[in-house]
Amino acid sequence: MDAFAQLAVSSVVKYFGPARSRHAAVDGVSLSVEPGQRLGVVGESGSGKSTLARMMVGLERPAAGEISFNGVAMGTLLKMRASRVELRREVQFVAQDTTSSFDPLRTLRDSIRQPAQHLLGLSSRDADAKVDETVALLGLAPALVDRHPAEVSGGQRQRFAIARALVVRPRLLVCDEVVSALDVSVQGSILNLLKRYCLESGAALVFVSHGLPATAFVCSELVVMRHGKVVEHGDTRQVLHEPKHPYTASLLAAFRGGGARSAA
Ligand SMILES: Nc1ncnc2c1ncn2[C@@H]1O[C@H](COP(=O)(O)OP(=O)(O)OP(=O)(O)O)[C@@H](O)[C@H]1O
Repeated sequence: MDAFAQLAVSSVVKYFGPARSRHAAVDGVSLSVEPGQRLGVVGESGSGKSTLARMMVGLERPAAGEISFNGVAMGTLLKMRASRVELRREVQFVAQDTTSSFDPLRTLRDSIRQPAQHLLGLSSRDADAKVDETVALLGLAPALVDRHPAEVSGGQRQRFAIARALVVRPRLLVCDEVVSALDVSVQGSILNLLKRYCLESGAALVFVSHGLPATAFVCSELVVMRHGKVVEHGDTRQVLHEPKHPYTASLLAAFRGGGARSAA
C-alpha cells in the first residue's frame, strides 16, 4: 500500500438505533483529507463528529457511502492483515477516553512500545528508544512512562495517548476531543505540539472538538456539523470571519468573548 495521499469520505451515512426508529448520526457527509491538511470538525454535542471520526479510521462502518484510503475502500483494506497493519501505521486515532484506552495492568511503556514493535517491526530495544524519544517530544518526565495508567494524572495520560499514536509517526492523525477535559495550560501545550508535529512532518490532522477556539488555533480548515450533516466547510479564517451558515454564526457568537484565535 502506498503512503498516505488521500482519505476520501463520500456521501457517508451512519444510523444508530432499531430499524423502525433509527436515526442518522452521520447523514451524507463528503470531504477529503490530504497530506499536510489540518482539518477541524466542530459542532454541538451529538452532531455526529465522533461517529464520523471513528468511520474515518475504520472503527465504525458506514451504512451507505464510502471511505477510501488512497483510492482503496476502507472495507477492503481492513480485510487483509497486511493492509490493516499498513493502514494503522499511516493513520492513528486518539480518543477522548484515555482511562479505558490503556490496559490498566500494563505500564504505559508497554502500551506505547506495542505499536512501535507491531506496526514498525522494531526490536524491543529500538522500540524502547522510540518510546523515550516520543515521550520527550510530548514534554513528559521520562520516569512517568514506567508507571501504570492509573498512576499518572488525566492530563499526563492524555499526552501518553498521543505519544502512543505518534510513536509510529503517522501520516494522518485523527484526534477526538483530546483536550476538552484538560485544564487550559495543558490544552495549550498539546495544541502546540499537534500543530508542530504536522507542520514539521507534513502529516495531516483531523481534529474533532466542540471547542471552537482550540480547533481554530490548530486547524487551517474547518467543517461545521449539525444533526449529522456538514453545514459549513471552509478555510478557518473564512469560517471565523465570514460564516455562511446561521448555525456557524450562532456557534461563533457562543464563543465570542472566549477569544477565538485565528489559525496561523
Ligand atoms: N454507539 C452508539 N449507539 C447508539 N447511538 C449512538 C452511538 N454513538 C453515537 N450515537 C448517537 O449518534 C449521535 C451522534 O453522536 P456522536 O458521538 O457522533 O456526536 P458528537 O458530535 O461526537 O457528540 P459529542 O461532542 O457529545 O461527543 C448522537 O445522537 C449519539 O447519541
